[in-house]
Formats: sequence, C-alpha cells, structure tokens
Amino acid sequence: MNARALAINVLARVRATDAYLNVVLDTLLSESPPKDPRDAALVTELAYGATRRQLALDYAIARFADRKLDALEDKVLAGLRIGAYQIFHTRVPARAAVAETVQALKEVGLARAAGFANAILRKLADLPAPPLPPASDLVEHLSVRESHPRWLVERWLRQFGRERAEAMLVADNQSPAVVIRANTAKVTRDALLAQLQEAGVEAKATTVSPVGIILPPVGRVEDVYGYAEGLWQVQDEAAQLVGVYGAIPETARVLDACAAPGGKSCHLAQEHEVVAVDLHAHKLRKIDSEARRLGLSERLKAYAHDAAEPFPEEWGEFHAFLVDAPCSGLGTLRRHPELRYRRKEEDLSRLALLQRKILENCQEAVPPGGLLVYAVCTVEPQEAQDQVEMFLRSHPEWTAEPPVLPGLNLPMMQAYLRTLPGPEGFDGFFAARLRKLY
Ligand SMILES: C[S@@+](CC[C@H](N)C(=O)[O-])C[C@H]1O[C@@H](n2cnc3c(N)ncnc32)[C@H](O)[C@@H]1O
Repeated sequence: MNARALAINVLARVRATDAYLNVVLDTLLSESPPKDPRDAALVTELAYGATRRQLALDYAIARFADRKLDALEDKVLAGLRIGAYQIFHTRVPARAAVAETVQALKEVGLARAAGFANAILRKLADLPAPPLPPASDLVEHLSVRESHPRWLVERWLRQFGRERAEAMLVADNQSPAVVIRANTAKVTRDALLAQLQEAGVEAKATTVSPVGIILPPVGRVEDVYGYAEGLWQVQDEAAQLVGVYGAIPETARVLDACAAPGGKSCHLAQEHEVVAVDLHAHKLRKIDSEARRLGLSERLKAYAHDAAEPFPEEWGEFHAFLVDAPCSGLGTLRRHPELRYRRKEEDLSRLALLQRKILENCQEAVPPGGLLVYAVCTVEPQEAQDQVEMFLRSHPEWTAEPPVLPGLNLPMMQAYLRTLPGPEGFDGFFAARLRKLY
C-alpha cells in the first residue's frame, strides 16, 4: 500500500476508534511495512502533520465542501485532510498532492469519493495560503491558525499571557527532536556522546539535563548505536529533569506509583532499588522489557496495583515515592496531537480529584523524613502547583523542599520544577519535591 493510502487508513482508524495516533500508526506500519523506509517517514509525517493541523485544515476544507465534515465517511475526511496538509505544509507540488491523494482514496476503496475530493483539493490548491479567521478575533484566529480548541487558547492566554501562550501553541505543532537519557548504570553521558559521534551519529548534549543527548533525525531509533546494548533510553529532556530534580538519596528504596511505560522508573533504577506500579497490568510488559534491555531488571520489579489503594505490606518500606500522576497531558500535545481535540475542560477537575486520591494514599505510606516527588506532564495549575499547595495546606507534616544541585540550572517556579512548551524545546512538566517532616 502506498504511503498516502496508509496515512488515510491511520487517520480514519484513529477517528473511528478514538485510539492513540502513535499506537495506530505503529500497528498499521508493522501490519503493512512500506518497502522503502522513506515511505514510513512520509506516512508518519502526513499522519502527525494532518492531526496537528486538523482544525486549520478543516476550516479550509469546509469552505468548499457542500456538506458538514462530521457527516463525511472517516476515510474521505482523512483523505481531504492528508491532501490539504500536503498542499499547505509540505514541499510536494500542489498538483501532485491532489492527484496522489485522489489516487490513494481509490486505493483504499473509495473510488466513488474521488470526484468530490478532487474538486475540493483543486480549489484548495488554487489558494495562495490557508484561509484564516480575521486577527481581530484573537481567540478564534489562534485557535484555527494553530489548531487548538478555543477553550484551551482562552485558558492559556489568560494563564500565560499572549507571548508565551502563542509560543506554546506554535511549539505544539513542531516535531520534537529525539532525546535520549544515558543509562548511567553502564556509561556516562560524555562517554556515550563520544561513542555516538564516533559511530557517525551527530548527537549533541542537552543544555539542562546532565544525562541527556539530542539525536539528529534518525530512522528507527532501534538501529542507532547503543540501543541494543542498553546504553540509553528515549526520554524527553523535561521528563529527565523530573528524575534529576527529585534528587533522591542513593540509598533510598523507591516506589514509583504510576510507572508505565517506565521511563522514570528506569531512570531511578540506574541508582536505586525500584518497585514500579501501574494500574494496568498489560502496561507492565513495556517496563519489564525496557528494564531488561537496560540491564536494570535486578533493581526494578513491576506490579499491577491501584495507587489510590494501600500498597501490600509485603513490598516492604520505601524511603521515597514518585507519583507521576495520570493527568490531562496538555504539556505533551506535540507528541499526542489528537489529545487536544479530545480533552474537555471538565476533564481537569476529574483528573485533579484522581491525582489527589493517589497522592493521599501514597503520602500515608511515606515514613517520617521520607520524600515524595509529585509530577505531571501538564501545564494546568489545577493539576500542578494548585494541587500541591492544597495538599500542603491540609498536611502540616509535609513541606516543599527543592533540591540543592550545584552547577545545575533547572527551570524552576518557586520551589517547583516547571517547563513549558516553547522555543526551549521542552515538553510541559511540573514537579514538586515534598518532605514528610514527622
Ligand atoms: C503519566 S503516566 C506515567 C509515565 C511514567 N512515569 C514514565 O515516566 O514513563 C501515568 C500512568 O499512571 C497510570 N495510572 C492511572 N491511574 C492509576 C492508578 N489509579 N494507579 C496506578 N497507576 C495509574 C496510567 O496507566 C499511566 O501509565
């Protein structure tokens, strides 16, 4: 199947099943692997690009469609989005984009929609630029231009001001660089960097994380030097910073309460004995296989458990907890572009309640003098600093205790770690390091 037809199937399946884009993409690529690796890259770009730009593409398509887009078959709408994305956002010549997309629709069994799609895409190809609402309506303009729902644009403008909000919206539409974390149980960051460069990989050190390396655009990460040997793990720089900021003393046994897919558990296991917990048993396989690849299985054991319920006594005592809580994920929209259309403002209160329940259960299990690092990959205060401040107000036995890390310049907001999407290239993360005093 050609790349465009495959991309149409990916988008249609995501829409029909509400599944994650990255999961559907991986599944369809492994079911019908393109012969040429460049085709796999094209499918990925089209699927991610058309999802990131979906609102803007739909705004343009709707101008020329004689029916509501919601009423279109999944594959027809997917084809129109893929076609429009190529016209406005790639170097594919507009005429080729139209012809190839119409051909792809025929390939996925929609020859009957070819005329309809062809007419719309040809009109889009004649436009000098994608149409936009007037800039005088700032919220509507940004919502369409950067393809984020109105409620999110309004919220971010209110919370972060125009400059940062716009930078966040823009950053959500960029492809993130692949960042890896050196497995310091096996190799230092500097040694790994030198080895990668020697192997011909033009890698460079991250500027803030002391264990991170930025890879150049690569094909399959599994083919990059050191993967099979377990010398590194893929992890965004901001996610690495949660482990760094936690500064858990070396001798501490750690319970990671919300661990899958296991990036932070493996980071911790580079220095600590870790029990990794996740609600979903099927997600433990990924944690186990990564721990094995990294040579960390001895120090990391993974179990299924609800972190809002007391932990089994036979697991023993833990001196430190990581609560990387389930959250709205609004700091990672560049990686999960479909999430922005699915999340609703009401989700935030529901998630904050779940986070609070998990936090309450975990804090019970921390011994006096112990640490709890609370983290979320969102920029919403309700799930982040407000959540923590509320917790501290109702628990005088706890205090915020930022780490002392000479030589490191972590992005902080008062006592807390905070990164925002933007030109710095980070995902949006928040973390609070809390100490139980008595
Ligand atoms: C933000 S992710 C954790 C990411 C992970 N720490 C990492 O660095 O790779 C949150 C995880 O919490 C899990 N989860 C959700 N509700 C939970 C609960 N009640 N108890 C334990 N885990 C839960 C989800 O399955 C999800 O894997």
